[in-house]
Amino acid sequence: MGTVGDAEKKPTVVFVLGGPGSGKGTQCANIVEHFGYTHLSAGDLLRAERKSGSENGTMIQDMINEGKIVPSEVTIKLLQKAMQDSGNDKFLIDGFPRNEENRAAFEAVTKIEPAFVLFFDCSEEEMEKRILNRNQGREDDNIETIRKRFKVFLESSLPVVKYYESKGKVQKVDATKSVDEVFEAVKVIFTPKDEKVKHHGCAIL
Ligand SMILES: Nc1ncnc2c1ncn2[C@@H]1O[C@H](COP(=O)(O)OP(=O)(O)O)[C@@H](O)[C@H]1O
Ligand SMILES: Nc1ccn([C@@H]2O[C@H](COP(=O)(O)OP(=O)(O)O)[C@@H](O)[C@H]2O)c(=O)n1
Ligand SMILES: [Mg+2]
Repeated sequence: MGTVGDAEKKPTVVFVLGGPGSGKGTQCANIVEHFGYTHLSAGDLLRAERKSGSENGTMIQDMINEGKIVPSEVTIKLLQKAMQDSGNDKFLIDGFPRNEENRAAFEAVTKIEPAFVLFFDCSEEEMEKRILNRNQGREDDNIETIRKRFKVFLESSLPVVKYYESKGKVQKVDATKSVDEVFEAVKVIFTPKDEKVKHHGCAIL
């Protein structure tokens, strides 16, 4: 791949994190439309793998219904395949890494460091309301499983956000606002700096 002297370029990866129902999928769809990324939702890939009748199907279903995190090996394989199949080199990886094992394994296997982490900060009360109104027929969108997912988020996923915070890589957005307001904040993060200057017409020379 690539021409002589053109070291193989690693893809750009943005991890999109936030609690269940914080609006990750919704905002990723907006980002894809405006910024040319490919959206890969780890949860969607796992649900598709389960439906495909894979040998891991039952395990995946059991984990999802308990709000537990599927072993990294399975999820990373699905992500790698989706990245290869996409033909793109810019990815929003939504809902991954969800724990330290996800994070360390992805880095070890792919050697990819995220460009940054987009973190949707939302209250539990708001997330619960949104999930209960989601109506996507998801078996894990019931109050009992939602509570388990919140617990896993606090105990296992937030430490990953903290890890990236310590590396100065987290872009936090207030996700309790409306879809449009959240996207306004997201747009600022994805718009290249020189274009921001152009739009505001206030370059400091
Ligand atoms: N900012 C928002 N305000 C109100 N509802 C929202 C907002 N963002 C998303 N939703 C709705 O909340 C539910 C969960 O959003 P989703 O994007 O699936 O979140 P996640 O992928 O983080 O679980 C969906 O029904 C979605 O339409
Ligand atoms: N990295 C991941 C992402 C999701 N999952 C599983 O998939 C479920 C649903 O994830 P999701 O990202 O679609 O859920 P939301 O945050 O969108 O509500 C999680 O509760 C986990 O059981 C996982 O095991 N590992
Ligand atoms: Mg989602």
